[in-house]
Formats: sequence, structure tokens, C-alpha cells
Amino acid sequence: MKRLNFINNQPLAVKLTAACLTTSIISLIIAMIALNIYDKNTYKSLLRDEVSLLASVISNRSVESVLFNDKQSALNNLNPLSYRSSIIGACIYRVNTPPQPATSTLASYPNDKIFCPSTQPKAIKIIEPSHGRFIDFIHPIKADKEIIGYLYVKTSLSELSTRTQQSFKVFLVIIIVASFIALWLSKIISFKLISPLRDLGLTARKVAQVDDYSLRAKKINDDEIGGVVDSFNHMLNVIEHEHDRLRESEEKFRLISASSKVGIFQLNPQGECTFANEEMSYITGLPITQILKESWLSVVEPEDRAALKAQFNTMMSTHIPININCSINGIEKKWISGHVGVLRGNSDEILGYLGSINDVTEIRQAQTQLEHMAFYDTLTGLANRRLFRNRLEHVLNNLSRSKHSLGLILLDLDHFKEINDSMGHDAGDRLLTIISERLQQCVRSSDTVARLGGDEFAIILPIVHDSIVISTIAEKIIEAIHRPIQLQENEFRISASLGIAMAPDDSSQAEELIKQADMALYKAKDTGRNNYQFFTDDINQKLVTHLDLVRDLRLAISNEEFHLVFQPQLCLNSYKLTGFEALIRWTCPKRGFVPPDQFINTAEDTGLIIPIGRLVISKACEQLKSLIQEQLVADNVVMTVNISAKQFQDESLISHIKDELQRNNIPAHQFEIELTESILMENIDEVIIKLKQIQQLGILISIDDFGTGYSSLGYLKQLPVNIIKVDRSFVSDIPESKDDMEITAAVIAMAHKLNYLVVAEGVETQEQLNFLRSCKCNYGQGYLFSKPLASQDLLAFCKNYSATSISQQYS
Ligand SMILES: Nc1nc2c(ncn2[C@@H]2O[C@H](COP(=O)(O)O[C@H]3[C@@H](O)[C@H](n4cnc5c(=O)[nH]c(N)nc54)O[C@@H]3COP(=O)(O)O)[C@@H](O)[C@H]2O)c(=O)[nH]1
Repeated sequence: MKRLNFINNQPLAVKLTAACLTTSIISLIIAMIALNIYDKNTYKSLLRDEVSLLASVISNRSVESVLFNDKQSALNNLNPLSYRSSIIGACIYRVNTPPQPATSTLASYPNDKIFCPSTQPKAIKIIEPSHGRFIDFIHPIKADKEIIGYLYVKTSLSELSTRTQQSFKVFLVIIIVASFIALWLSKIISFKLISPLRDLGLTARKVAQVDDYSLRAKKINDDEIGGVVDSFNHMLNVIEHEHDRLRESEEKFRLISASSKVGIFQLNPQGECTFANEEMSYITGLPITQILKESWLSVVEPEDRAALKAQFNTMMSTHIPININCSINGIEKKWISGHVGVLRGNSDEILGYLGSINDVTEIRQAQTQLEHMAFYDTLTGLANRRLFRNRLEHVLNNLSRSKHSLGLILLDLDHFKEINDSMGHDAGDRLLTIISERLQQCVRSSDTVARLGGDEFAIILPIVHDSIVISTIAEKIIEAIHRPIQLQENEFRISASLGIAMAPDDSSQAEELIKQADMALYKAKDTGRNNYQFFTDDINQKLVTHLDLVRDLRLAISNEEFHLVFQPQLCLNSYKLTGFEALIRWTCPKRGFVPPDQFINTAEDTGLIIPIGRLVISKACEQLKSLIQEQLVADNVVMTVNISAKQFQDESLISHIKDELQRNNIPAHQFEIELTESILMENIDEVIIKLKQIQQLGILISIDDFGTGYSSLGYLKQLPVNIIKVDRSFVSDIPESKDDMEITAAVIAMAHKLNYLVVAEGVETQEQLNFLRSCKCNYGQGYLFSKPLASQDLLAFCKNYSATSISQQYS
């Protein structure tokens, strides 16, 4: 086996030469042996034939010699044998008659001393002893077919061995010459055979050494080796193509990674950094060489570093990609976010890891800012409603574990709106900022001061022992707010109303607690402002009543418990019927008749006024439609509906009115909306836009309860309204109150100057009517003419209405 290994490890040329030599020598030896055997056999065969013929001739010649026992003649007959050098002896035997011995030697050649076998030849044969040195021939001598004697000839094969020796020498020479020729031929063959292979090897080595895949092996012959060269070159073509593609993609990767705004790095399977782009250096503040040597994790903030290393270790053991989120402390503190994926080879083996990181500091800052904006009031920096709500819920959730109470204070600045409107929004903002600073100074840092919107503030006191502590804080707040404030070179004083609720005594539910504090706040406002009120049983009862009413209102909507009544309006000059005011009525199965004063505000607060208001518009339009169809009213008679503040803000209000007018085929100029002053005071710009949209449709607009609010006629000038309604409270004291008479007269006169029509409501007496007519008030509405009428009564009223008779009645 070892010897085989030795041969296997020899160069191909040696193997080839050895094979050629061995083959040629073995072939020659086999040829030599074969020729020798052939020569030997041919020689022996010739010898046999020759000696047999000679023996036959001598036997025939020796018949007389044997018959006559003539020794000399027998001897003479043997003499020709001398011509054959291979015959070394011969004998002629005579067959005797008994009692003589069976045979006797008659003559022997070359002399007497020749050994003639004593044994009588018994048969005719050729004897070849195994040693192969002699061949004996025995040939009968016959006379008339009777064997009378034998001729014995002994031949020597020594000539044969001489021939063999000579031919061996010749073969030896041939073998030597043939070996040289074989050697020479094997050299040529091995050169022809091996040089392409060597060239192939050289090319392969060079490709590997210089990494040049454009090199090709030379194809010399079109044989199998040529085929191998072709395959090798084809393989190089494929590799070169793949290599080019690889280089191209590497180049692309290099270009992308160089110009990328993302830090890119590569790790080997052991987690060592093997590549990092410029951006990695920029983001981490480390030179690339250092990143490659020590990894960039050294600049990760210590509190994030251990976790990040653990993440990397997990990735390397599980081969599951990871997301990175950490802060780094290079030249400046940065937030980074990234991803590390696993690089796998064709057979899914792990080649390493490819990671990318982004500097997300700006995003993070923006996020923080957004979060701050989402949870903090931009003007004052206080917690906003959302954060207030979160904190309140959080403290309430933990309250069960504490033996303390929680105090919630809701705070409203008294008459802030007037200050804001009269001094401008900048001054209002400044005031709010000062107030928020003062509020913060009144409480501990663990307490939460929040601005809920406008001039509404809330304070959460998470740990209070009793209501006395809260009272002290509330007084401190009232005193702090009431301190003078310098605004636009003027000194101001403002007061606040505070409502307080406590958890868990009042409630442990955030929603309920806020409602309770709110109720207490209303009570504080009711009791003259600039004070604080705790939520009490009395307030609680009101809350229960309120919630009960809300529930019943909801039921009333779904059970259609509402209907409308209509109060006529007359022209105070001609006494013609000019319109009706639609007024809602609620007959509750549980409560009985509920006047609008008792539910409109609650409906407004809860938003239920929207569905209720839509119902009023629809029913009012339907009523006017039937009056028009019955031809009971003139084509300028107007149906007026009251629109509350929430309703006015409802986006779908205009489209709903349009739809209803269209559905009932009512011209827009026969429809009027009545708005209170307070609606018009809020967001004047938006209000004007909406009023203009309504007016453009041809719908009339009137201002209800005029004179009870803060608006002046000058302010009114800006508003696109058609009619002003003088409030009932002014009319009701006419003629007793001279002031009211003066106010009413002045309002009517100024309204006319501004081209508004005037409706006086609550006309109950002839005196009031007379006064209003003297002031040239355009229209009148009141019990004097008619109370609000149900639908059927309205039809009868219209049927029977006669301007002439009314005129006669009241003029
Ligand atoms: N948003 C809505 N508000 C509505 C609606 N329906 C009514 N209301 C408002 O409720 C308030 C009370 O209304 P009501 O009890 O219907 O009283 C109206 C008249 O009945 C009453 N009135 C009319 N004439 C006289 C009178 O001579 N004397 C006297 N004591 N009362 C009289 O005045 C009320 C009408 O007032 P106004 O709307 O201001 O013209 C009231 O504020 C209604 O607006 C509704 O559908 N939506």
C-alpha cells in the first residue's frame, strides 16, 4: 500500500515513463519467451523429421546387414550420421531367435564406446527425457514386414541451448534498445500530455495568486485534455462573469454606503466589525479604524450598552435579526435607531451580520416636542386636558392603596372673557400666563396644575389629609389670583371661582369627580364668584337630577315625545300676520309637561340639542308647508326657529335647513333662524362667515333676547342679520319702568337707523302695544295677540284671522 502511495505521489511524467518502460520490457520478455518456445519446438520438430527420415533410410539400408549379421556393413550404414552434428550416437540392434538374448547390438556409432542402451527397444518411439537435453529415436528394421532389428539414434539438444543463449543475448539488446526508445517516446508523450496539464495548473495558480480572472489556459490539442482546458476556461468565464458582477455590486455597495446618510457596518460571524462606512464614523464620532478595532458600542451610553451587547449576543446565538434603539455619547449626545440582519451564504451558512444605524435625534426631539404639545398647554406650559385626565386617573387608580385623599380643584377666572375682548388676545394670553405661574406657586411640585382650555384650570392634589388642607390651598389660590396684575401699563385685579371635589369621599371615578368639581364651581359662580365651594349633598342631588334629565331626554328623542307649538307674530302697523315662532314642547310620560327652560340648557350641555334642533326644523317646515298648501297664510309669512349655540356650530346645520326647505317646497325667504346674542359673541369671524352663507341662501336671521347681553348696536353692525328681537324683560315693565321704555325706544330707533327690522316679544298689554307702535316697532309677539298654539289651533287661528278685525280691536 505504501509502495502504491509512493507511486501515486510521483509526478505524472515519472509515472508515465515507468509505465512505458515496464510495459515495453514486459512485452519484450513475453515476446522473447514466446519466440524461444516457438524456436525450440520448431527446432525439435525439424530434428525429429530429419532424424526420422535418416533413421528410416538407414534402417532400410541395414536390412541385409541385420539379416546377415554383417557388422561392418551395419557400421557403414551408420556413417552418414556424421553429417548431422546433433546426432551424438546410434546403434543397430538385431532381433535374435531364442534362446539367444532378445536383441544384440550389431553396430554402434561413432564408436564402440558409444552408449547403447542395454534395454532392448521394444517399440518404435521417440523418447524425449524431461531434462530436454537429448532426443532418442527408435526405428524398426523390417524384412518382409517382420521386425528383424532396431535402429537407435541419440540426438543432442545442445545446439538448441546454444541457439537459446544467442537469441537471449539478441533479445537483451532489443530490450535495452526498446527501453531507450520507450524512454524517449514516454518523454515525448509525457511532454505532449503533461504540458497542457501543466499549463492548466500554472494558469489556475496564477489566477489564484493575482486574482485575475481574465487569464485563460492554452488549448493545445482537441483531445480529452483539450476538453478539460475548455471546461476550465468555461469555468473561468463563469467565475470572471460572477467576479465582475460581484465587483460591480461591491462597487455599488461601496458607492451607496459612501454616500448613504445611514451608518452601515458589517460584522463577521464572531461579531467583530469588518466594515464601517463614513456615516458610521460621522454618527458615532469615532474614526473608522477605531470602529473596526474596538466596535462602536464603546460610545453607546452605559445604561444602554449592556442591553445592546446582550441583544448582539442573542442575535449571534439565535441568528434572529435585531432592532437597535439607543443613545450614544460621542461629540454630542445622539439617539440612534437601526437594524442588524444576518448574512447567509448559498448553503445557508452564516457569513456575518450587516447592520445599519440612523441618527434619529431630530425625529426624537420632534417626537418629544410633539409629545409635549400633546400633553402640555402651549401658552402656559401647564399640563393640558389630556395629561390632566391621565394623571387624575392614575392617582385615582393608586388611591385604594393609600390612606390619603385626593383633592380636585376646578377653577374659572371671573369675567375673563370681557378682559380678553376689551384688551385683546395678547393681553389675555399674558394674563393667563401670569395666573398659571401664580397657581404653580400655590401648590407643591408633586401636585398637577393643568389648563383645560380658555380660562379654565384644574389642580390635582394627590395627597391631602382633609378638606381643611384643601380650603387653605383654595384660599391661597384666591388670594394669589386676586393680587394686582400689571397689563399694558394698567394694573388689574381678577378673581376666580373654585369648585372642589374629593376622592374617595365624593367619588373615585375620574369622570364623576370632574363633574362634581364642576358642579361645585357652578355653585361658586352662582354664589357671587371670587370664592370656592366644596361638592356637597345638595350639589350631588342636583347632579343626580341632571343625570336623570339627560337619560329622560335621550328616551324622549327615541320615543318622539316632542312636539311644536307656534306663536304668531303680527305687523304692528297693518296687523297682518307676518309669521310664527316655533317653540318646542316636551310631554314626558314620567315627568308630565316639561317647559323648554327646564331642558334646553341640559340638551345644549350634552349635545342632545343637535338631534332635537333638527327635529324642530323639520316639524316647523312641515307645519308651514301645510299652512301654505291650505292657503291659510300669505307668501311672505315667515316660520322662525330658535337655534342654540351648539346647533349653530353643527357643520350640517345649513345643509339640513336646505334639505328641509327643499323637501317641503318652502322658499328660503319664508324661513328665519333666531340666534341669541351669546352665540354671536363667540368666534365672531367664523360666525360672520356662517351667517353670510345662511343669508346668501335667502334665509332670514334674527337676534333673540337683544339687550340682555354685552353686544352693542355698533358691534351688531358687523353681523349680517335682518331682525332684532327686543327682549321680553324690557317690554314686560312697560309702562311702569321708564328706564325700560327709554331703552326699548332707543334700541328700536338705532336698529332702524342701521336698517334692521324690530320684533318686540312678550307683548301682553294694550299699553305695551301702544308704546311699541309709538316707537315704530315693526312687529309684535305676545300673549296679547296669542299664546303659542298647537298645530290644530294654529290652523283654526289662521283660518279665522282677520287683520281688519284685529286692527279694530287694538288700534
Ligand atoms: N333652542 C331652542 N330654544 C327653544 C325652543 N323652543 C323654545 N325655546 C326657548 O325656550 C325658552 C322658553 O320658551 P317658551 O317656554 O316656549 O317661551 C316662549 C314663549 O312662550 C314666551 N312668550 C311669548 N310671549 C309671551 C308673553 O307675552 N308673556 C310671557 N310671559 N311669555 C311669552 O317667550 C318664549 C319665547 O321666547 P323667545 O324664544 O326668546 O322669543 C325660550 O328662550 C325659547 O327661545 C327650541 O325649539 N329651540
